[in-house]
Amino acid sequence: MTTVEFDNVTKVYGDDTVALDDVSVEIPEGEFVVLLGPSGAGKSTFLRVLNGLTSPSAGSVEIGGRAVEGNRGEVGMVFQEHYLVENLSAYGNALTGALSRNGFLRSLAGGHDEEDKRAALDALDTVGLLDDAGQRAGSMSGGQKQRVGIARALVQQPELVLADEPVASLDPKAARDVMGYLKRAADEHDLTTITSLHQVNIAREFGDRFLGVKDGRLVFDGREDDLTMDVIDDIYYDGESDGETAPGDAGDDGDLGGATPGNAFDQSATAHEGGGGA
Ligand SMILES: Nc1ncnc2c1ncn2[C@@H]1O[C@H](COP(=O)(O)OP(=O)(O)OP(=O)(O)O)[C@@H](O)[C@H]1O
Repeated sequence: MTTVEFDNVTKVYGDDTVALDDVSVEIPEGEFVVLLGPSGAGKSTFLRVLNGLTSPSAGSVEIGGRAVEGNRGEVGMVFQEHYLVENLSAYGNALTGALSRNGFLRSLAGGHDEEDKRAALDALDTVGLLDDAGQRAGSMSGGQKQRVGIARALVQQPELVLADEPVASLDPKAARDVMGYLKRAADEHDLTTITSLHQVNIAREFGDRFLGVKDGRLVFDGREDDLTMDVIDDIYYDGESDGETAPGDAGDDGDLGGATPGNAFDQSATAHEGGGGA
């Protein structure tokens, strides 16, 4: 577990693309935080300054009281495109999470010790894939692959897990499953977690806290009860919803992640509407 602190963070790409605009926020240990916001709002950039993939143009970012400088081993990443080695088993992929702890060469030389192997099996157990440990990643479903991606991040023994749209390409049921496992991983391993999500209703099920980002600015910071229709409307539509389907991708099973903000929480009225999850 670790704390995260943004202190007046601004990130400008090139001459004038302001991806983060004077963002200040403190995230205590163990919190499960969901970043919400329209495409281009700055969510990925928020995560990228945390994992050292890019640096702030101004302000400071700290993890556990230390400034972020380059990629840090205690930060585990879960990607939308999971980046698994398709020809390796789920177990083999999970084991690659030890690379950042052991070093690439030792791992290439087959230098995984018992602790790594145990960690890989434990992590697969956490994501419900212990029985499928020997299955080739390439033959797994999208949801299973994403769960292997979570297991791989756990084997890294991180204190902070960052997930960038981890369920964006999954159908609503698989998306919920994967989010459930991400939450379970956070609970079992005492992890601080920050994930971006497009599906508001799935976010509401799993988040402890929600940060709304728009045009690089932090426009909302609150709990589930505070995340009202008006707030969603404001984050995604400037309070001027036109009734078109958004945000995210609505499911066809009653998932309302893609419902209009006006009906986003009225499940009975809008169940089975929407365009079918990706
Ligand atoms: N490497 C880059 N170079 C230049 N501009 C960038 C770069 N990365 C992001 N941007 C711009 O910064 C802004 C914020 O992008 P970012 O990817 O952080 O948003 P996002 O909320 O994650 O969007 P999405 O949900 O579409 O992934 C956008 O205007 C984007 O075009």
